[in-house]
Amino acid sequence: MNQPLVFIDGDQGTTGLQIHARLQGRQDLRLLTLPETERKDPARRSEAINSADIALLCLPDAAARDAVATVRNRAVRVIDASSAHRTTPGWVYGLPELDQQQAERIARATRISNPGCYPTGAIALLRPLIAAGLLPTDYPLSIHAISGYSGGGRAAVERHEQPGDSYLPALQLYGLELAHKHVPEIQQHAGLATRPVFIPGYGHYRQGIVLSIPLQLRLLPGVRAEHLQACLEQHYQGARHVQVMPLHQHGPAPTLDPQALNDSNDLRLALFANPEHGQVLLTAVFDNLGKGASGAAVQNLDLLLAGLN
Ligand SMILES: NC(=O)C1=CN([C@@H]2O[C@H](COP(=O)(O)OP(=O)(O)OC[C@H]3O[C@@H](n4cnc5c(N)ncnc54)[C@H](OP(=O)(O)O)[C@@H]3O)[C@@H](O)[C@H]2O)C=CC1
Ligand SMILES: CC(=O)N[C@@H](CCC(=O)OP(=O)(O)O)C(=O)O
Repeated sequence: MNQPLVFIDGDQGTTGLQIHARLQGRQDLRLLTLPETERKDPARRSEAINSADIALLCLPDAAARDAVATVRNRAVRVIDASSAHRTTPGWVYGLPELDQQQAERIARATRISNPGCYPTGAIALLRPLIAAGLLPTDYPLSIHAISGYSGGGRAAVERHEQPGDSYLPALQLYGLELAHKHVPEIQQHAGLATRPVFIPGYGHYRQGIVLSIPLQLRLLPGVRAEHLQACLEQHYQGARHVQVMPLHQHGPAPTLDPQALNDSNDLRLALFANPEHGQVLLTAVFDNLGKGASGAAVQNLDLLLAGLN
């Protein structure tokens, strides 16, 4: 198909703007853009969605559900960046590195749910270890992550970037009800039988996530840090957007900068171990707006386009 038509619903939001920027100058597709006066008009949006080959939804969950309900044209393929469909049967989870077949499943799918930013890091670390039997599905996991404030969308960006001197903390933990909307997604796609504890936080910087998951080796009989490392290295061998750093278990460890991969579509996994104490820390660094949202959406779009041509 020559130059498929792509519509970004929500193209003035944090995720939509970044997808737009990433697609600028592409000759292999055409972008359909609604004027400012029409971008929230349900009838015009529905028309645009139904005329597109691929619709990218960069909307709040409720608006994304409404948008999907307006699809009449069965040929339209949808990539939803919201969390509305991440555990919905019939939707393909848009993490191509999930397993050997996932990129192929995405390329053939009509409904793709882009992963959440935090789940991207957690699932990338946990899924291969659980699939290999190195981590039991009922391991009592805690997942901790700090994101730049753009994770909170346009409203959070405006709050953090408003001129003046209103107080904003350098770091704030939230989701302390222990009921964050990303937990079911992490549990399902990581393959966990037991609900993990998930503690997110926002830092007073724009974008970039550092996520960490501690493990106690005494709860994993026969497993050493080297086994976990080898498993991740093998799983991500040849993956273009995932780097597995060398295992660190002796001497002073480097620090992790959540902003290290900003503006890329890359995900960096690193394991830190202390053999004396029998402890391991699984870590992931990535851009919440890159591999955590817009970069991932463009990666999935490219898989669809490759399937169309
Ligand atoms: N920010 C992040 O790090 C990530 C976000 N996501 C998900 O992507 C989705 C978009 O998030 P994000 O870009 O951060 O959010 P933003 O709030 O920055 O953007 C949402 C956009 O949708 C528009 N919008 C809201 N309601 C409607 C509607 N009824 N019809 C048409 N347009 C509408 C908004 O317009 P207006 O501002 O004028 O209301 C805005 O342009 C969310 O579901 C979020 O969970 C996923 C991964 C990471
Ligand atoms: C808006 C929102 O819920 N932001 C999430 C973080 C960003 C993100 O993970 O976005 P998704 O939820 O789409 O994955 C939060 O506040 O925890």
